[in-house]
Amino acid sequence: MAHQFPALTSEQKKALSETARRIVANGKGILAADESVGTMGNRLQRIKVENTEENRRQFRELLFTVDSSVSQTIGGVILFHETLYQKDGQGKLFRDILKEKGIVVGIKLDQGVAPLAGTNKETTVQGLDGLSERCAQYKKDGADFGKWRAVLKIDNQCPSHLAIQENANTLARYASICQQNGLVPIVEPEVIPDGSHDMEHCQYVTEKVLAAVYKALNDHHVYLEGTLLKPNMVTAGHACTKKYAPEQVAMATVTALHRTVPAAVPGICFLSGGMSEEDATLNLNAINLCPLPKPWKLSFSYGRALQASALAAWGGKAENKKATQEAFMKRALANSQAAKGQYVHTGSSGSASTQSLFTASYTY
Ligand SMILES: O=P(O)(O)OC[C@@]1(O)O[C@H](CO)[C@@H](O)[C@@H]1O
Repeated sequence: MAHQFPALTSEQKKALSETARRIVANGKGILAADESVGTMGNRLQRIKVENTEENRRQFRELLFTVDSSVSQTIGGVILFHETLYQKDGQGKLFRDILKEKGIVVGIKLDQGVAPLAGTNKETTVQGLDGLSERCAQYKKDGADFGKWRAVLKIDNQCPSHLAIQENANTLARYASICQQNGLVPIVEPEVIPDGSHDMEHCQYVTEKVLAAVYKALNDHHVYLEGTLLKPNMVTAGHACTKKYAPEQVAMATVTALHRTVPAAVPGICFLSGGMSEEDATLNLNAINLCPLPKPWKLSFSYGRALQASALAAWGGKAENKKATQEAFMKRALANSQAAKGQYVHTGSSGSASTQSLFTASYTY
């Protein structure tokens, strides 16, 4: 069956696949600094800093103005709408600061979740209305990739067939709209770690979810070479009493990906999902050392696991600039090494890096 109505020109495909590859080249990953105002409020509350636009701007200025050597470890930064238009203390747009470092600018495109009636509190994602116009504007304003996070949970009757299908289809529709507007879509179907299920159950569910996502992406004629996947690692639920070593997490995760994600996808950038900074790095390292075929780059798109020690070091005080930036650079370098399977745990991690960053029902 020939494809009579091509979705993208060869020039559009080339640009999308080059951007996707650039983001994950040579052990680079993504800094997910796209927390919505509410989510950022939770982060700031932990360090007793008020959730004002200026405080959010100040913290992000510290992350984006680190030494330009950061571009050897970070290939892309995801921004929230507000941040795309914010400037540093000298009046320079954050997005220009990032681009000058050779970092690709991304934008959060989903608008949070809404309930799926008749399910056990499952959700779909909002934001498709007007998405094409928003993508076109963001592209003009310097963004080259987008992010859309769907949330699936493991619980009694969950994830339901409806939640899996609805979220897969919505992710595919978003991905198609992104590509039509020249943005590489990051496809994020997160199976959240709430619950007491074991790792094997998480693997079963993750495989079902990813299989549905790739069927939907194919149905929507999404060009896989111009996409990135942002999945959860396969782990036990947060309340599971059985503990698993990074090598076990790695084997379960790569097995699930190997069974469901086409080799055409250039990169898989994991979310950190409430793991401590150190666990997120150790697991990523083990994933890259896993002795199974790995046709994609396996890297990171961490929010909490790249920012927790930096936030703790900052504490809302300008005089902590150096410590904040050092803490961030340390995690960026560790994760970049892990993305190449070269991270060596020295045992000298600060206390913030080993603390669990789990938040119950982390839906938005
Ligand atoms: O799980 P993490 O690594 O902290 O964050 C993953 C993430 O998708 O979830 C957050 C909430 O939408 C985003 O800020 C971030 O991009």
